[in-house]
Amino acid sequence: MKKIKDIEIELRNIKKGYGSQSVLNGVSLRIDNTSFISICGKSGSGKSTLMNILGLIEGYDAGEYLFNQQKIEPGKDYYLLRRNYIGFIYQSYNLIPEKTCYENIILPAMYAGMKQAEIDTYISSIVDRLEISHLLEKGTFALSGGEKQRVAIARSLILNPSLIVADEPTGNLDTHNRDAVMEILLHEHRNGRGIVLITHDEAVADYADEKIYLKDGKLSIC
Ligand SMILES: Nc1ncnc2c1ncn2[C@@H]1O[C@H](COP(=O)(O)OP(=O)(O)OP(=O)(O)O)[C@@H](O)[C@H]1O
Repeated sequence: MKKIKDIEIELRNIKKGYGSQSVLNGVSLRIDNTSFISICGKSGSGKSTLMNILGLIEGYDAGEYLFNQQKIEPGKDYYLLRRNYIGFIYQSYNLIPEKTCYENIILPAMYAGMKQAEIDTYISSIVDRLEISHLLEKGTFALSGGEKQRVAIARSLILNPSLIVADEPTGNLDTHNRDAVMEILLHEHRNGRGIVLITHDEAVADYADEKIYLKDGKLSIC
């Protein structure tokens, strides 16, 4: 396995709104690649907004974002940091149906300009771990929900992220597949990756070392 790079992310008093609506109203949080955190909160409380800020997809209006103790501003640094350190998993998998599982998994690596030989060496250890080697040449439309999510997890791992950000990763799965996905994430966590996930499911939240609740634009510990 490739070495996983250490990272530390600190949000300080982050505020974010849309138009006149305030969504995050002073969120502070520190995580690193040894963290496993779950975030819960009512629908519309701002969980995805927080994840998108944390995952360097979205900017913020006020506050500070420190990446490895360096303050970074929304904008130009985001793409490279995101690519080099963060993997994403979504409830709806976000796979491209016209492509095979293999093509979906390697997409971020292709964009990042990774050499084919390196991709092929690295992908084999990932797909073995996730038990999806037999699916590589299949189209993703033919897969079950659990298989789709394992392919999506493989895609999230292809650039060897230090942090996995997962937005309701088990939301569409039955309990058997939910538990399988959580065991995979737990395994990746034990290998040295940080995990931050949004969930409504107590059983999923229980996998985390720390449970955080978002309400009225602020975080509290559950
Ligand atoms: N791009 C956007 N433009 C305008 N409003 C937005 C945008 N993104 C989110 N919002 C609003 O911000 C609020 C928080 O949304 P967010 O998706 O972060 O909540 P959530 O807690 O993840 O909700 P859910 O559990 O339903 O997915 C909502 O009222 C939403 O309508």
